Amino acid sequence: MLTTLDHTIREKIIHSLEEARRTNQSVIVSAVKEVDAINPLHFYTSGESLSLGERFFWSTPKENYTLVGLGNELVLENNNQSYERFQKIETQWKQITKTVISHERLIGTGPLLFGGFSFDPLKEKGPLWNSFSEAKFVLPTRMLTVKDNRTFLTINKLISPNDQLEVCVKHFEKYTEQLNVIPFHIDCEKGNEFASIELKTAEWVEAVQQATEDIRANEIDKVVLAREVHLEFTNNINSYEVIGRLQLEQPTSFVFCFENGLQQFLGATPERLVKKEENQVLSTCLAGSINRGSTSYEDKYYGEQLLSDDKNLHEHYIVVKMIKEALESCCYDLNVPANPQVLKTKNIQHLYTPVRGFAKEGHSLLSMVARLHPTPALGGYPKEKALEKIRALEPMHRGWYAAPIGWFDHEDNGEFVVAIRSGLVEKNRAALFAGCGIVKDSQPESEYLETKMKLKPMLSALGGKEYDGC
Ligand SMILES: C=C(O[C@@H]1C=C(C(=O)O)C=C[C@H]1O)C(=O)O
Repeated sequence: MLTTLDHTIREKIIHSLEEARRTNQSVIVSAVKEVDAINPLHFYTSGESLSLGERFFWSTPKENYTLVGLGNELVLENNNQSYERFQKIETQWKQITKTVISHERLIGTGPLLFGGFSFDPLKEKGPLWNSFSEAKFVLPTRMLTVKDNRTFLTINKLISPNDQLEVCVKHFEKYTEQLNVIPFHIDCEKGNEFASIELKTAEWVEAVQQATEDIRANEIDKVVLAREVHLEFTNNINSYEVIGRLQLEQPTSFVFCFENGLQQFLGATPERLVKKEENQVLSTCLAGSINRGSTSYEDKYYGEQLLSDDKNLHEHYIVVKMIKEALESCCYDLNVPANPQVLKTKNIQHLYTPVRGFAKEGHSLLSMVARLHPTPALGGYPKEKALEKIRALEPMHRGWYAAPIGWFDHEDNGEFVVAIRSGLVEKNRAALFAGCGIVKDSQPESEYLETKMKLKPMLSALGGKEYDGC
């Protein structure tokens, strides 16, 4: 059962405790209130004392919408393989939010789950991703939502049949009082030099060569191959500084961070997988890349080149075709523009096609995530064959890289992005990932340069300045 803060919280807790005891099932009580503006990064950092290891950060392009979670009030996770991992999260969440007394509230406030999935549960795990489950979602104890210049605080509590009324009341009092976030200066300019770097280049180039041969032999149409770069910095990496820089430097991307104990998985991705608000659905096809120009003339020229380049258009159309097919069965009035546009991020330009539609009855956001992931922008085409190729050829474990990350609520609103332009950080170490679509005309050298370009946003955010090395 879910409640919001328009009756006194004590009354709601009494009611929820009765409900929990009657049904012998835990109940979520969620209090939402509008508060004075707070810098979301300050809120994130203020969680260091009580919620270190259990924080998340999410902001949409141009910071239109920001969510910051502190503390794990509830964790839903599983290591199921393939589709079951999506379904299981949804089933558990539905079970716990079965009885809902919901009042008018803004989407993105109140009880919601934030988390993600692994790219491929069938690939054997490496040590880097050991503590990441195949699916992990958290209900935050405290959450800040900033939307349309309004700021809301949500406090969640999972009330069990044996809980004591006064303890529950104190939970809400404590976290409301602790809202006094102390503003501080975040030095987004501060540098952090890296002391060592491991590139893993040769194996990757070989894998690309092999993949092109397989494509030319008609085994498969497209496969996306990624590589990883390992860096060791002189100082520990502060996730809030990296988030701050990503927001400054990548205003047209989604900035995300999922803290999992000592590790933070974070990045700035331009790629939305799927968004659902009530029954409106929006997905985006993003594939085909070129660099930014150094003058506006050159930049425009590159953009135009991209729009007429056969190799990139082919790569892109494979993605559009698959997303269209995947959404056709669960959406009506699907709108797929005939031609792509150019989407510019700070370092790269991409071919981009938005796909819009309306969810048919009974098709949930997570069912669409399961259906779409991985699109040929990150896997390849046909899907299963591409996954097999990636397992066989790619010299790394993707973990949560290139997989869906995002949030959803009890009314099935939410948004998932594809976790690219990302890295896994722990103390003074970072592993960064970048890949590109391989088709029959791919050249290993230019694909390698493309991955270099895709590593730039994270490298720059980690080091506070642009590196050219990787
Ligand atoms: C695989 C990545 O990016 C994907 C591949 C692209 C391409 O091959 O052109 C473009 C955007 C993304 O869909 C990455 O950034 O690591």
